[in-house]
Amino acid sequence: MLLNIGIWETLAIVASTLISVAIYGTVYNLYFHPLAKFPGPKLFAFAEFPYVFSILRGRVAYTIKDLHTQYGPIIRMAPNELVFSSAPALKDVYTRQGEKPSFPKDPNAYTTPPGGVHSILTVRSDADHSRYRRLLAHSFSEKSLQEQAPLIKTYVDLLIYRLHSCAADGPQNMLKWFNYVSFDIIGDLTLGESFNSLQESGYHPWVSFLLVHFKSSAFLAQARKYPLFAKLLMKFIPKEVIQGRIGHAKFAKEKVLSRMEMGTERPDFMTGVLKHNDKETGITVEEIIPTFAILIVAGSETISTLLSAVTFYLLKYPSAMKKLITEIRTTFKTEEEINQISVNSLKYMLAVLDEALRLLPPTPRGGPRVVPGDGEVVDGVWIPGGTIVTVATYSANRQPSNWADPDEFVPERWLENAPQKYKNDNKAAFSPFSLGPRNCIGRNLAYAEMRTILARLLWNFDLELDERSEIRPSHADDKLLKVLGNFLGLKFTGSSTVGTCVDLPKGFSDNVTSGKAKPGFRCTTDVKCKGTGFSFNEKPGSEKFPAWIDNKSSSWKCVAA
Ligand code: HEM
Repeated sequence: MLLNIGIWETLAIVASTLISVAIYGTVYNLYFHPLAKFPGPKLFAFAEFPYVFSILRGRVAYTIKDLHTQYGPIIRMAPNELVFSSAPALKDVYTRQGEKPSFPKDPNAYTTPPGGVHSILTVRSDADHSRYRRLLAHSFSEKSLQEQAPLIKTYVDLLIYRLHSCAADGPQNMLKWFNYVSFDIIGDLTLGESFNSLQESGYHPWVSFLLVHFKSSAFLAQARKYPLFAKLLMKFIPKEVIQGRIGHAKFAKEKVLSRMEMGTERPDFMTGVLKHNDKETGITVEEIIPTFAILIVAGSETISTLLSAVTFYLLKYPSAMKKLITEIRTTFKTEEEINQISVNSLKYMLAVLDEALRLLPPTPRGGPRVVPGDGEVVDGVWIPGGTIVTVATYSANRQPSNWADPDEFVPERWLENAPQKYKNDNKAAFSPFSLGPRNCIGRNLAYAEMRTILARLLWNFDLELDERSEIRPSHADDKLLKVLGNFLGLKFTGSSTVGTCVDLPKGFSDNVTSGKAKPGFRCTTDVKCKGTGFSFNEKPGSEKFPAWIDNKSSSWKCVAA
């Protein structure tokens, strides 16, 4: 009987079945789905694509914030997805509550890395995650942080030196400079070598890959939501996005393996891992590779985004800038005094950074999790098992229910003697580094880097905002800021030489002759460079002796003329 049906009848049956399924799905999602009672725009409740579209456009943080303001602290962003903005939700979703199971990461959002082995960020089970985290914790201890300080200083010195040399060239894109320094630091800490971005004033090809890689992760996460159409959707993913993802994985593997061969002499992340790894309880080489690849992504662009944000806000709020500059320039007598430990005494600086993290958190969307088992209570409401739940960082940080003047930059709210108006701010709603066992392992390192870079920047320069500057929630480029190259004569030049004299790095002496170095630069003897190393390309024969060289970094080059 079936065999007698013609092509048109078959098509009609298929079409009417599809339409019925679509109507049924729409009606079910809107009226009978277990999440039907939660508020939000109908369009978002009936299908995934409006949320997906918003994510791919990079607008999702704004959209969620606006929807929370309109509908309240819980919104339905997709048929099976809720997004929260309250402090209790943060605790419920991200921290482990006694014997209760934790909320696992949403596998669609945390895609398996290209090599097929999980990194610390994507690994599914709590037991496996603890294995990764325990081992990696050695590289992020207070002791390791202190050991890493000279290496970090090398790059901050270089950043300042480079900014001085280009300050007279007109407006600088500060996001780029912050990317250069943060990628150079993370390259050295993770792979044992710098990306040389500061020296070359440009991105290493791999860093360009990485910037594309962020997009590829977003695309893939969304394509996975439609398993039936995944292959078709992949065709819409730009070629460079796929290539970026593959390039990232390949380069990471090569570099991580060659760093492993260097052993345990360098004060970087790998030393901690190699020293403490154990066959039974540790992690395999296959697991180290994607984890170190993630460290590069997680520990670079986050910092540069925040530094860009804080610079922008300080320039938009001159009274805050003035207070911070005064704090920095009166706490320290010389630039040499500014280091990873001494910057901890800058109370207003910490308030400024936290306020920038509130207004422009580098991971604005928050991490999606799955409600375990039959269901759990989140923010006082029963949520069925299998629902995807997220606390949106950017939105939580800007809700009037959590903060007074939520969109204003008010560092004072973080001070002990905060003005009365801000005393009721709900600081428990603030979690730019997330909470619980899967929170940011690099939090202390991030604060150390951001404090040191900002203190050194504002010690050396007065800044002015370029009229083309604009800011977007994250992963933005083109935040153009002017760096005015004021040497702050009083503190940076003068008759006394700043800093202690140390030995020249081996090899450098081949390229220098005795001469007179300018004040402000440290050296064994007075020296004059006759080489054409990076810094001297611009000013051959310059008497300036870059301060960063005395840190004995292996990453600088000084080539004979
Ligand atoms: C301002 C700077 C930073 C911010 C705002 C930030 C924020 C975050 C957030 C929100 C998470 C949780 C992600 C999730 O649940 O999906 C996270 C995780 C992580 N971050 Fe950071 N991060 C920063 C800097 C760093 C640095 C400097 C490093 C290391 C060099 C780092 C390494 C990591 C790692 C490895 C994880 C995964 C931890 C785990 O799953 O156990 N982050 N970060």
